[in-house]
This record gives sequence, C-alpha cells and structure tokens, in this order.
Amino acid sequence: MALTVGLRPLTRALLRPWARVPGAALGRPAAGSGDGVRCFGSPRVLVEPDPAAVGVAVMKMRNPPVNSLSLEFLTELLISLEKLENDKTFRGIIITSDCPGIFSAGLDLLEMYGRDPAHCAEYWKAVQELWLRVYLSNLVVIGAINGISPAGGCLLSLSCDYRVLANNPKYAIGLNETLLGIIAPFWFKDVLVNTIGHRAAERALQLGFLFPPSDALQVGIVDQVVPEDQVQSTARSVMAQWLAIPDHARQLTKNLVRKPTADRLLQQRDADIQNFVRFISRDSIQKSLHVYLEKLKQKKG
Ligand SMILES: CCCCCCCCCCCC/C=C/CC(=O)SCCNC(=O)CCNC(=O)[C@H](O)C(C)(C)COP(=O)(O)OP(=O)(O)OC[C@H]1O[C@@H](n2cnc3c(N)ncnc32)[C@H](O)[C@@H]1OP(=O)(O)O
Repeated sequence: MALTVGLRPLTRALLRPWARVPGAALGRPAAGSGDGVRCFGSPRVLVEPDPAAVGVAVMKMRNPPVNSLSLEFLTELLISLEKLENDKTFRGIIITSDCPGIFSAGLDLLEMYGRDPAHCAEYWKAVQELWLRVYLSNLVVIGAINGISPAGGCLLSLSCDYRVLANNPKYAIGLNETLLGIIAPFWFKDVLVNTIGHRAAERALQLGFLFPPSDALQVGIVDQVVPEDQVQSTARSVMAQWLAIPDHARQLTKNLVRKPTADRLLQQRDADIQNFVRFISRDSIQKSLHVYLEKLKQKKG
C-alpha cells in the first residue's frame, strides 16, 4: 500500500524533484548577492565566504551537542546548500563542524524512535534529499572532518569530493548501523562500496566498523589524515587544486561517475521511503533503538 507522505510547508517548499544537469541554468536568484557580504546565516548552519580563497564558502554545522541530523537541521542544511549552489560566485564548499570533537553523530535517532509513519516518511525524504544535494553538487565539496562521524555523519563525509580527517584516535568514521540493530540502506552501501571497494565494504558494513584515522586512511574511507590544527588549511589547499580544473569539465566528469549511483535511488525514491517506514516501524527495530538510546544515556553515568 502506498504511503501518503504529508510534508510540512517548509519541507515541501524545499524538496523538489532532482533533475540537475551540470552546467544547466539554475532557476533561482543569487542568494545573498548585492550586499557585498555573502553570509547565509541560519541557527544551525553557519556559511561564510572563505576570506583567503575567492569563490569558496565554509559551511560550519552547529547543532549541539552532537550535530545529529534532525529534520530541522537537515532542512537548514538543504536551504544553505541550495543558496550556495545557486550563487554563481561560489565554486566550492568546505563542510566542517562547529561542535568540538564531533563532525556529525549521524541521523537523529529521535526522528526515528516512537514517531508515526507520516513523520518517518517526511524525515526519510529529507535524508534522501540532503544526500542527493551533496552527492550531485556542481560545487567542489571538501569535507574537513574535525570529529567523529558515524553512520549518517559518515555518509555526509563520503558524499564530499574529498575528505580530510583530523588525526585524533577518537575521530572514528564508518557506517556502524548494524551496531544499532538497524541496516544501512542500499544507497549508503553503494557509496561505501564505490569508495573502499566491495570486500572492504562487505566487512565494514556487517561488522559496523568505526575506523580510527590511521585505519580510515588505509582502507580509503578518507583521503588524507592530518594534525588537528591543519585540517582547515589542508582542506583549503586541496580546494585550490580542485578549483584549478575548469568547472564544466569537472562537473560533467563528476556527473558521469556519480549519476548511476544517484539514479538507483532516484528511480525508486518512494519505494525507498516506504521500505524505510516499514522497517523502522517494526517493534523489533523500535526495541533496538530504545536499547541503543538507553546505552547512550547510561554512558554518561
Ligand atoms: C529487508 C528490509 C529492508 C529495509 C530497507 C530499509 C533500510 C532502512 C534502515 C534504516 C536506516 C537508518 C539509518 C541510520 C543512520 C544513522 O545515522 S543512525 C545514527 C548513528 N549514530 C550513532 O551511532 C552515534 C551515537 N552517538 C554517539 O555514539 C555519541 O553520542 C557520540 C560519540 C557521537 C558523542 O559522544 P559524547 O560527546 O559523549 O556525547 P553523548 O553524551 O553520547 O551525547 C550527547 C547527547 O546527544 C544524544 N545523541 C547522540 N547521538 C545521537 C543521535 N544520533 N541522535 C539523537 N541523539 C543523539 C545523546 O543521547 C545525548 O543526549 P542526552 O544529553 O542524554 O539527552
């Protein structure tokens, strides 16, 4: 039976079909242009132009305590990314965190636990949308990963064009869904397989590996590991290298490489939402989430 996905006005305004082709005309006015200071403020997403690099924006996630991807946070991220995408003065974004020690704790478990099917459907649609937005962005997207990034946080990192991870043993990265008693959806899995290969992904996904920096570099889930105080400067240097390539050639090539993976979701978005809602609504899955949330609470003592 088809689910009725009732979207709230803000989310509805934001979420629209994906048909972006690199180089295609973008239909919205340039956000923030004309005032000389392009700064797309929102409560949880700080976006400012990089003072040291023309055409580069730094996007800082600040949804304390752990940058969990709640529906509101996802919506703000989407709005900021759309503004940047539509502002032709920007060619690249560095995504980083404003929460010390945490890049992102992944999807907000409270959006999936004890919620009704309509809410879960709306939430999952926003998760899909953020992934598509980042994964298919025409901009160069560099992840300056300055904290731990499990599950959805790892997917966000994997969707960047390049990942720089701070060398701190606490900053583990990986798709750890099985540790929560849930599973990574096929498009999370596809992105991991594309990045680290089939066999490594098979092990990592089943065992819910969270790779510390040295292992993360070795398996290829990140591209570079650098001292913590050099993450931002390294991301800037890498950005300069990527921006040296003509945009149209880079964008078309990115699309060539990434479109087949994105299309697998685009061709079955509604079915994916229905599968998610059915799965997450199961008693056994809700029980697993409850146990995991309790463990997080108890950890505090
Ligand atoms: C055949 C069937 C087919 C079906 C197909 C459908 C497939 C669909 C399947 C479903 C897929 C769902 C995918 C989910 C992906 C995810 O992203 S799940 C989230 C995974 N995240 C985590 O495991 C991280 C959990 N958090 C932590 O490990 C720690 O919090 C931390 C290491 C990030 C930080 O530690 P610390 O600094 O010590 O802070 P804490 O005290 O632990 O946390 C502070 C505060 O935040 C709350 N919190 C932490 N993480 C989350 C989160 N992800 N969501 C919501 N809330 C979170 C934590 O409970 C604390 O809250 P309180 O202060 O106690 O209120």
